Amino acid sequence: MIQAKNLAKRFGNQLVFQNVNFTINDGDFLSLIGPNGSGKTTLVKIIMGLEKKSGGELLVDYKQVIGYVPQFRNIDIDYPLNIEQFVRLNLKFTLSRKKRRQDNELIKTILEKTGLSKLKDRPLGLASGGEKQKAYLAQALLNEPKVLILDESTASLDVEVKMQLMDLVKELNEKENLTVIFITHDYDLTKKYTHRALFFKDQTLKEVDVSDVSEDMFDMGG
Ligand SMILES: Nc1ncnc2c1ncn2[C@@H]1O[C@H](COP(=O)(O)OP(=O)(O)OP(=O)(O)O)[C@@H](O)[C@H]1O
Repeated sequence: MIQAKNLAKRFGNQLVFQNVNFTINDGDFLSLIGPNGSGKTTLVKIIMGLEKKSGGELLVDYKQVIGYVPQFRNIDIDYPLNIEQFVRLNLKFTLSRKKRRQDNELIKTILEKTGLSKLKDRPLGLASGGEKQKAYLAQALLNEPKVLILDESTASLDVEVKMQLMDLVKELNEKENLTVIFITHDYDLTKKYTHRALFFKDQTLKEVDVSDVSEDMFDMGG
């Protein structure tokens, strides 16, 4: 569970948000929406402990692992790692044989879960946009998170590929009770996949019923 009470954030004199109150329960599939610059990334950074709050309270069990899938960035064609090596980057280096065997099993399971088993030897730089995004997801799943934050991870991918990725996340949400926080500017994906929506407006955050989410909430400038 993640709970905010009167949470506020300022950068110097700039107020980003205030009076933010919410409870995110285990297994929620939640969208975080609002115009550019309204504070979505800042809020998740606070949740991940990467940014300080300016006021209020945030209750997060930091023992629960949070996985983060960043905004999609293309990777250079001569990036030196293949898909499996890239996913492995999140593992702690160990000399213990037992731990290495366990790690290999874990990698295998995660590559299977994300549909990357057959592609594991493909250089990441040559993978398609969707495959790269799956590799980011696989890397985030490596530490067996209880909460997964997708930061507009599906932007700049085509519709079919976006849906594939979201279907995968939905499966993890349903089967493993993974909590999902999806930062998005995508109306259709919000409607199709998320069960709750938190909307940034007028420097605060409000819960809206997903059935009441409208396209104008995604106007980039607000
Ligand atoms: N480290 C920082 N120092 C100063 N201002 C910052 C910093 N990080 C973010 N901001 C400002 O805080 C506001 C919120 O930014 P944030 O990135 O959280 O918005 P967002 O809702 O994620 O936007 P977008 O939809 O464009 O990704 C913006 O005005 C941004 O310029």
